[in-house]
Amino acid sequence: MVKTPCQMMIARTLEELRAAREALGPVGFVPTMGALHEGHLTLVSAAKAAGLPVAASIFVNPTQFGPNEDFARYPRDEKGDLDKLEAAGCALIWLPTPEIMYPPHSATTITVGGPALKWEGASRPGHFSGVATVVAKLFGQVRPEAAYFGEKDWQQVQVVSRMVEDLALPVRVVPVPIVRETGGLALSSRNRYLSEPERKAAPALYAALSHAAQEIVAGKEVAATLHDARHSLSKAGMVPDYVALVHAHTLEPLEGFARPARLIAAAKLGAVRLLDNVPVG
Ligand SMILES: Nc1ncnc2c1ncn2[C@@H]1O[C@H](COP(=O)(O)OP(=O)(O)OP(=O)(O)O)[C@@H](O)[C@H]1O
Ligand SMILES: CC(C)(CO)[C@@H](O)C(=O)[O-]
Ligand code: BAL
Repeated sequence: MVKTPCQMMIARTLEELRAAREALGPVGFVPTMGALHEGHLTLVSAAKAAGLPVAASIFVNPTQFGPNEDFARYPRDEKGDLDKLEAAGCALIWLPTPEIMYPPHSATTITVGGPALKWEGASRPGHFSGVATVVAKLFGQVRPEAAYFGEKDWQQVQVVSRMVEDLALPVRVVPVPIVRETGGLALSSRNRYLSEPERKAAPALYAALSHAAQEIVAGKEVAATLHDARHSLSKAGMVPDYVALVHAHTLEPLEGFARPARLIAAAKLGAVRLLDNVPVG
């Protein structure tokens, strides 16, 4: 195992991880796919604020990517990521290989229903099964007290929370608010694929959702509001996938405003699939 001058431990094998975990005691955990930005670092800050040493993982999980998605070209920057995690005060970094996560004899995957079925689940078949399976394995390996997930992936937080409750996993799931650029664009590793004109257009997603949330709270009809939001995304040059008012935890669509509600959306801008959501009321 490697110890950096600030004593951040880097584990690349299960044996190294086990030794590091024994040395640390209870930890807060931040699972990531790397290419880190301030959104990820806010998860580390939230975990640190809870007073436990922070473990983070970097693993670009193949099973959550569809066959035509960007697994091969997903941004990877291990050195840059380790520097950022060390500066953020992480105690342990878990860097498993695909062979560790998915040995040839492995034969178990997690099937997810409920909040996983619609929206991202419908547009990316198999995605949430891949997420749930890798997150369950990471929880089993790292055995954290608490795990921190960004609200940017709102549906993911609900899917993981449901899994933790359904399987009685001994971990607390902590959602962390979205970090945005000044114009409102939610930070995302894939934003680096946006061209300059696309970057200028991208804040229209958050603007449309924020406007729609206000209109719904003010009593405007939901269907008309969602229609208008899709229209503004199209006008900004995006191809909307879905814009929906949903129950914040079950992700079931709501025809009228009822708490707890969330407005969620995904839209393609050039080659990039943008994801965002806002609270309603
Ligand atoms: N802007 C953000 N604010 C808060 N949390 C975030 C933000 N961006 C990512 N996260 C969270 O960081 C964790 C790791 O996400 P991931 O490594 O997939 O990064 P990402 O930026 O979401 O990348 P992608 O481009 O794949 O969506 C997830 O819990 C995710 O929700
Ligand atoms: C939770 C996660 C690290 C599982 O691969 C991933 O879905 C992500 O980065 O949001
Ligand atoms: N943060 C979400 C990971 C994914 O898009 O696969």
